[in-house]
Amino acid sequence: MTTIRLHNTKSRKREDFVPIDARNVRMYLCGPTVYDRAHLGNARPSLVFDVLFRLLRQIYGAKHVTYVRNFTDVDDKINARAAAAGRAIGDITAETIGWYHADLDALGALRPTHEPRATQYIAQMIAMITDLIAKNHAYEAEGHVLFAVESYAEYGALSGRSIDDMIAGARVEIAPYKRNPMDFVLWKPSGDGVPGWDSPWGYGRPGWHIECSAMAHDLLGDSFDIHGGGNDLQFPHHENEIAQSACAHPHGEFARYWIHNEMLQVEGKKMSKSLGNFFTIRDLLDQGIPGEVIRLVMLGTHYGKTMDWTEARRSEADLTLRRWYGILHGHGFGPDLIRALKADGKWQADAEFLGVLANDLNTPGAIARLHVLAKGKTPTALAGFAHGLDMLGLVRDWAAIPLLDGAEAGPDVTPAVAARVDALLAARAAARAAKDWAQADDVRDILTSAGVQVTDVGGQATWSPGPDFDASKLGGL
Ligand SMILES: Nc1ncnc2c1ncn2[C@@H]1O[C@H](COP(=O)(O)OP(=O)(O)OP(=O)(O)O)[C@@H](O)[C@H]1O
Ligand SMILES: [Zn+2]
Repeated sequence: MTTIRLHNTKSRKREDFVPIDARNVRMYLCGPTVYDRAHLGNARPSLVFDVLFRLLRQIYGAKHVTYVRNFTDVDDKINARAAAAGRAIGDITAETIGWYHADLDALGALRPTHEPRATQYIAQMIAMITDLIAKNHAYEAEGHVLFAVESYAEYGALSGRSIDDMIAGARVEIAPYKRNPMDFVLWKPSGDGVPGWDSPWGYGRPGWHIECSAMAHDLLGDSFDIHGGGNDLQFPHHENEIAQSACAHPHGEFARYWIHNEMLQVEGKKMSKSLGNFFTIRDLLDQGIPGEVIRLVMLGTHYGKTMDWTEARRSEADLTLRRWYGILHGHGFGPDLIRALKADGKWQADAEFLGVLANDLNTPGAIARLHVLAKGKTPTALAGFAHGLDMLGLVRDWAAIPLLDGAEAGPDVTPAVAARVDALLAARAAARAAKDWAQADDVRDILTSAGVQVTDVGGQATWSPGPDFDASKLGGL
């Protein structure tokens, strides 16, 4: 069985992924606050988790993976939007959820197993807050309930900061009723025209952080495997989720692996609604850019690195897809055949492709591997794509795509070149086994000078042509 390795923010290390229960692998992703169309940055965590979801399903079986992504449908930004538009809050949230589904469907993201809405879990939030007060981790003050950060010794462990550092570095809301400036709101009072629910602390509404803790607990239990989101959520949101959940359920572990994606940027700055430097997924789709092109661009950078959307990347992804479709078409694969094969579950992921992807979701490495398969004109192996990154199934009208025959773009890897690289890697492995380090270094130098990128996956070397790939430097051809 392929072992997945993940960079765990909690340990700051890449670790082997070992599920708590291989028959029920569980993960939670913080979903959108629903008051506006998702921008392209917002798509990134959902696409990264889609790849992880598909990989887990491939390895553990589709029935054995539970993926929860919530909708935050109670929030002051939603109230403000509804008030400004003179519309009902429920209309705004329902419309935005519909948009989110349509946009992410167009990008080929599978729907999660559960998509809880915060407003449907108010009872669980009230129960959790009551429990936190009873255990002296929270207190009531002036109609608010606050979490007492000093009651949890490990507060700050995820982001590696002390409470004093946080106070110095964060824009914390100073309020007279807080015992410590870092104490955060679990419940707050609601006035007229703002959504609210009856509670032991009066009519009010939950704070944002408690929503995720309560929904994750209800659907995934005291301990589950993976929790994620953009790295802008690491502090304070995830730090606060951990504090609430660890204190309410001290015998559980909450989440074992924390995965954070880096930001999609515009000219060096995070794409965000508040900076106004954003464009939506729908803007791109409306410009006629196919969802699978957007998907390929987004997966072309490892999730742990910042990235930009550029026109050059768009056109390169477009060319790549047309070339791959051209190769499949040339071998008699059509959209119906692809769909039928997928439905039968007959597509076998190429083991090397899966190995690269399992190495901390190395999507650029997996894409490079597909370039090799495409150049080798091995359509059945190329179809391994469907399991890991799944885009081919998105095509609606194949006949309308101007197909390329495979010669126009991409690194120059012929079967003979691939065989030569494989032979060099075998020679390097043999030299290492014989402790002939000089020979092993010589072979490595040849590979480096030819621009071959070698990755070791579970002791097994895999390779892909790097950006400066030059087959003529490989010798022996
Ligand atoms: N530029 C970005 N790149 C990658 N992920 C992002 C980016 N902006 C937001 N996210 C992620 O999108 C998800 C949804 O977040 P949410 O709906 O709360 O966005 P938001 O905070 O309203 O957006 P913004 O930050 O633009 O105001 C979160 O996991 C968040 O980390
Ligand atoms: Zn959350």
